[in-house]
Amino acid sequence: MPAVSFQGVAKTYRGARGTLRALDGVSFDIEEGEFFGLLGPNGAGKTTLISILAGLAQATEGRVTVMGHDVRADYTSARRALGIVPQELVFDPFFSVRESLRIQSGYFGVKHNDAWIDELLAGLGLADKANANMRQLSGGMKRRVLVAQALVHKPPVIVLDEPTAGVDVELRQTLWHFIAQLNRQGHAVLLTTHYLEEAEALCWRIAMLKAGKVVALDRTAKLLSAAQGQMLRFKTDDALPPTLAPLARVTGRMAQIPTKDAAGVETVLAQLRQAGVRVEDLEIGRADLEDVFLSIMQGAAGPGTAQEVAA
Ligand SMILES: Nc1ncnc2c1ncn2[C@@H]1O[C@H](COP(=O)(O)OP(=O)(O)OP(=O)(O)O)[C@@H](O)[C@H]1O
Repeated sequence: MPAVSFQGVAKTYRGARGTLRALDGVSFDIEEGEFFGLLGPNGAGKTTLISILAGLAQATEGRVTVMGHDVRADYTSARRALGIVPQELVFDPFFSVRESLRIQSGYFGVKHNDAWIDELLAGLGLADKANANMRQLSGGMKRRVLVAQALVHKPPVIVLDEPTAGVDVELRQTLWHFIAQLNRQGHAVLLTTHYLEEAEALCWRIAMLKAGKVVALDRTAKLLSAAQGQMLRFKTDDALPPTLAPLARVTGRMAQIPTKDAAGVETVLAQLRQAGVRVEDLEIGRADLEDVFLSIMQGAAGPGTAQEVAA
């Protein structure tokens, strides 16, 4: 039985200016104990899919199950199998950290779980804040409490919706260390993130959404192996020649150009030289998940096919 199953999920929003198909026939399973990444640009439909999973929104078509429980027909059992860490910082200012975790446990009908609450507090670096009032905590500490709240009932499936947006390095490390430990103990994890290096480091499999459709779904290693090329990175103040400009990813002075192999690297360098482009801090590196992601999102040939410079 998969931990989570999305079967032909579609969602249409109807508004004053017509209808928007935010999800269009999304189907995939997350296996028990799997660490799964859901990636996609802004507006791809990730939050909509997670809202449907959480029972906060209804699919227009299709079916979603959590540990075999239909999220609509069997909402309570499905919700109980999920630990959802929300994006926003929502908290009750009147309680201490420990109280808020006890109250949250009560919502799930869980009693006598103080040992687990202590484990959560220790694992998330909150042990010395157990009796602090929620409103006294910094934003990062509140976020840790939200993670703990999502896990009070030891759910088999943990959903993290952009958990590290605006979070400092220390909290990221604490969070990933703890989540990885839970994953080793058998909890499935569904992660959405815009930090592709996190997805590359943590996820076994990755689905990429674009405009409501799954455009890639594979083992992370397999997706990465599709990006066999070399990536040329350099800084320049000059405009790139028309032969290279459409292939380049430019961020300020930094340009990155994918190439197929060493001969491709030489071709690019020759074209830069010919065009009189002055290059600084040149590096040649392996293509990474970001390159795979961008080439898929730009609609390059097939999933995982990096754009190449003609040699
Ligand atoms: N309640 C709503 N009513 C109408 N349209 C909506 C609603 N919620 C989302 N949308 C639209 O559905 C599409 C998918 O949005 P969604 O928030 O799921 O994307 P996302 O992948 O989570 O994006 P982000 O990375 O920015 O969080 C977008 O075009 C969005 O504008």
